[in-house]
Amino acid sequence: EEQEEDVLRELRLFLRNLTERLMLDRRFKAFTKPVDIEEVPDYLIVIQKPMDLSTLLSNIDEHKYVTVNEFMSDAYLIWQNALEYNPDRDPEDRHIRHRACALKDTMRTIIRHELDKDFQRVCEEIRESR
Ligand SMILES: COC(=O)N1C[C@@H]2C[C@@H]3O[C@]2(Cc2nccnc23)C1
Repeated sequence: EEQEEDVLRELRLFLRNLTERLMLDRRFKAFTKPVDIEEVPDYLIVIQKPMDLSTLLSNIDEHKYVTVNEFMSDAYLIWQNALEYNPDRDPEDRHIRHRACALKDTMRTIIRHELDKDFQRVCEEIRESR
């Protein structure tokens, strides 16, 4: 009902604000747009489910996420994909893995500090009711 749409609207505002803050962080520049398949032709052979911060934003606007956990499942793909595609000991791989870990930890910490637990539970109850 209307109150549920008010809750989901507030969830979208929180997730947009979180995602936009991450996009502004220079450490996370490699994660702001999809990996360029022209530049990296084998990327889609190695990575089944590409994800990036601009795609998360589009998903939010398309009302894809009813709970924070659904958003985090997609957001985790950014971190998992970076570890999977860049596994080697060379400095470039180590840099992007380090930044992917920082992205994941930053996201988890912002959510833990800034999203009310009762609010998350209401979102989960809406998901279970649909
Ligand atoms: C999230 O970003 C990534 O996983 N990657 C992996 C690719 C390998 C390396 O860095 C990336 C883009 C790129 N383009 C040209 C030449 N080499 C590269 C970004």
